[in-house]
Amino acid sequence: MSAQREMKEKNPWHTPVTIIITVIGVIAIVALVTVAVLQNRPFPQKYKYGIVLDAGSSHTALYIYEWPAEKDNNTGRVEQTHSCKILVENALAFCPGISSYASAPSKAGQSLTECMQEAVQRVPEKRRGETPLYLGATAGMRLLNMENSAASDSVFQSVKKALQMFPFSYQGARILSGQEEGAFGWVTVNYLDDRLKQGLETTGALDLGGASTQISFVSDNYNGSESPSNSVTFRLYGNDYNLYTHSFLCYGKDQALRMTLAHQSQAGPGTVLDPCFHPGYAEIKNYSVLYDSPCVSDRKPQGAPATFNHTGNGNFLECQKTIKNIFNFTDCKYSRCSFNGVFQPLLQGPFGAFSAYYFVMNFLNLTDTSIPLDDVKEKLKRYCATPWNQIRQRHPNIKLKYLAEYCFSGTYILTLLTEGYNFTSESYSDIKFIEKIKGSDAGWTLGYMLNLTNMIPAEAPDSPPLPHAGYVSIVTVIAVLIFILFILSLRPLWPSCSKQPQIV
Ligand SMILES: O=c1[nH]cnc2c1ncn2[C@@H]1O[C@H](COP(=O)(O)OP(=O)(O)O)[C@@H](O)[C@H]1O
Ligand SMILES: [Ca+2]
Repeated sequence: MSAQREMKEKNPWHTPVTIIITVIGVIAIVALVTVAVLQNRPFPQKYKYGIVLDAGSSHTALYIYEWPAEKDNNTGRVEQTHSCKILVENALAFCPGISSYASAPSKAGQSLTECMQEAVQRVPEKRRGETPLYLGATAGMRLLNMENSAASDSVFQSVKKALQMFPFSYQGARILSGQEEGAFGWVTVNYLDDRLKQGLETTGALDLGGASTQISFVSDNYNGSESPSNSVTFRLYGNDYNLYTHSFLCYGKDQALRMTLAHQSQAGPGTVLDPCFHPGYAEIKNYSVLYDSPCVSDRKPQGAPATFNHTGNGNFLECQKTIKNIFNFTDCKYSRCSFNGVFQPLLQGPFGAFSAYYFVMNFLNLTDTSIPLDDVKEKLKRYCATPWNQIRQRHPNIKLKYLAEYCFSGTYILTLLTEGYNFTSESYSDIKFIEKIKGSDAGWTLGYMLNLTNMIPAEAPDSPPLPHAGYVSIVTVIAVLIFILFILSLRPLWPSCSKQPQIV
């Protein structure tokens, strides 16, 4: 019995202090590991939302964006989760833009109801009140405002009244300037490509609408002084950008078609034989409709009847010649110009071309810009020369208005890019025709919302040197090591084999 007592006294493992230290050590390690596991357990993500209505000249579309609630300030995190195109009741065609409601403004607001109701369903109830809602109108409303500002005001009244009925945080409806439209399109493309936060070389933005078209890019040899009205400066994530941007009002594809047709109709009343439409195409059109736009400076030909015969003869080269008439290449008071006396610095790619650029080139199977420009022209030449009835048979499900205009639109795009903006056979391959980037539509809406919600900081956000999980793991490992060292430091007190008492 006395030997056993002696053994207990000599073996430090059996001293109460050692036992307490060991138990506390084990509890501490278990607690640390538990904290590490709990902290890093995936938890249900909470999102915030933002809604932007793009009131374009040809139609209105609604976009819903979402981002993780706790990371408002990080790039690459805002994504488009839903889009809704405003449709005409019981028709498959897209509804015209809000500017077409000039004579019945109350209907402009009503037309938004369906998409807005969809948005209510898409945004969780408890987030609705804090979800910002913006409406931005572009060139269609710019033209209406120039032509009839009272009508434009009534359309906005109607739209505002309708939007305020919904349970979102309404932030206003307004006309964007051409400069804003171009610059925000550029922000969208570069934000979605993660180029801003990383300070990478940026992508230029080419946006083709129905009533205006925008070109925006950063050029190393441009500091903004030559034509200040074309310059927009941004400081984003600690980087300075000096952006060149220009919006050509009336050079969207619908107004460009109107100008081209008006120019051709000047040749004489009656019939327009149009090289930009397929052979066999024939429609009776109204002069008053054709000339009903501030973009068309020509007047109805003297002594002409109310209507004219619009017929096609499908000739790409002739079409290109006709289109060139709507550009002025002669006057330029700057070191270099695109057209109509507008300054443009040396092109610097790459470029993303979206909206109607994409719709048209995608339909024509011409989005691959690695195909030499001459081959692209050759394909378009063949397409334009194809008889109208064959085109209709091949594409029974495409809206006839679009189908009839693809030859013109394709030719206009190539003319605008090469003659207007001075893209060459080499630099043509710097262009990418894009619809979406990582699931979000390319366009001005996302950039507009990011700007108005201050979601892109001017300075790069400070981030901790280690991510949270790494921090917890390192703390745990260090704690375990300290504990082991402590145990080892008790080693001199450990019982040695030679001193093992003999139990008799
Ligand atoms: O599927 C399509 N095929 C051809 N063109 C399209 C398609 N969807 C939209 N578009 C065209 O894209 C253009 C969009 O312009 P938008 O309405 O944004 O005008 P804006 O930007 O000048 O105000 C219009 O010319 C419209 O006809
Ligand atoms: Ca547009």
